[in-house]
Amino acid sequence: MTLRDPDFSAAERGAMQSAVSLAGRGVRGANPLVGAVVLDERGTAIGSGYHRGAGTPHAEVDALAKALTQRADLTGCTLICTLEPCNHAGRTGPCTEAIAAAGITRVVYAADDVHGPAAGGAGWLTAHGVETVGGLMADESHQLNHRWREATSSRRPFITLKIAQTLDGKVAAVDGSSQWITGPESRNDGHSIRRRADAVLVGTGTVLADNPRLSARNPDGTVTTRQPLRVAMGLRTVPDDAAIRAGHFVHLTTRDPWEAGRHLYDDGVGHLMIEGGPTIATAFLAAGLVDELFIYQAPLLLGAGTPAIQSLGIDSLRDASSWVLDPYGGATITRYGNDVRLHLSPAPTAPAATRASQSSLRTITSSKGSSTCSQE
Ligand SMILES: Nc1nc(O)c(N)c(N[C@@H]2O[C@H](COP(=O)(O)O)[C@@H](O)[C@H]2O)n1
Repeated sequence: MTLRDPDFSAAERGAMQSAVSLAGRGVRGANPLVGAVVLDERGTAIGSGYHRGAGTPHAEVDALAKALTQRADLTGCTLICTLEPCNHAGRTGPCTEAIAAAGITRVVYAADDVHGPAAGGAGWLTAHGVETVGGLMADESHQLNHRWREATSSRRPFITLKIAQTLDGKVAAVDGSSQWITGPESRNDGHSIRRRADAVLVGTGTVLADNPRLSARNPDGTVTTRQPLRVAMGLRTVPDDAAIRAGHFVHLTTRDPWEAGRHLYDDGVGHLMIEGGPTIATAFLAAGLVDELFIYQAPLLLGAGTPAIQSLGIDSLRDASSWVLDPYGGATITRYGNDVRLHLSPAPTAPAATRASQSSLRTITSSKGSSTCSQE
């Protein structure tokens, strides 16, 4: 649908402000942050909601459910939402059909959806008699989801990097010991990210050094029902008895983060969590592919040891990789036991990621056999 610049009522503008701040209460990942508010004929909010992460109800459906507890028929009501209502059955059903079924008369949304399969909701609603206009606070909605939009437009997963380090930025001591730098509270929180990710990735060096399981576990140590795909990336062989093979596992025999991201996205991975080590973390950072960064800072000093990040090819402070504390999609600064977690996003002014080099054709192998990943 072509966006126009219609007049919006004061109630609609106020409700969109609320929807934007509600959106920030969600979590970042495969899906964008989205908020929604239902207004009645007088412009009074009778229901509001937000999206709580992939697989949970979309913001519009959450807000409709609340409004439908107030009255059975929403004819005459307006739905305000920060993203164009989705028009597809993904992990949940189409918002468009839920909106029409509830009787909503008018929809005001902020930004178009850039995810092809889900887009087109505005056109569908208009064709089904629901007055639908977009563009109200589109900039704010874009800012909320600028990395998700970039990832989705590039057909790669939204990427979360987790680093657990000492005060002086080390992830292992000189003798290689690294378990545990952070405490159990931090590690439990790390599992909450694994639980919502579609895949968890480490380098083959980490597989050989630490033999991680990469399973998502509850605080009591039991494994959760939904498990992420476990991914080893790199050219070294993954031993037959490696713990990572215990679940749904894939070995990406490449060192190119873009190639890995594209392959995983095509296999349905919308949210990728990277757990290291330093070579992999550095490769994704250098490629500009980290959308969200969690740093767990333990109150330890090592002086010497393995740095969390290797050279990024930056020689001057003015070229430093710049990050901002993220006030949306989870707490900005949180204490976990004796540790502190920082939640960061790339500074919005950072240059867009560019593909550094074209990679050659490589073979992608998995525990279920091997397949060829063709070059773009
Ligand atoms: N309009 C809208 N509201 C939300 O609350 C959303 N989370 C989305 N997400 C869009 O739908 C896609 C995911 O759909 P499923 O959750 O898998 O059903 C996502 O890629 C966005 O395009 N949209």
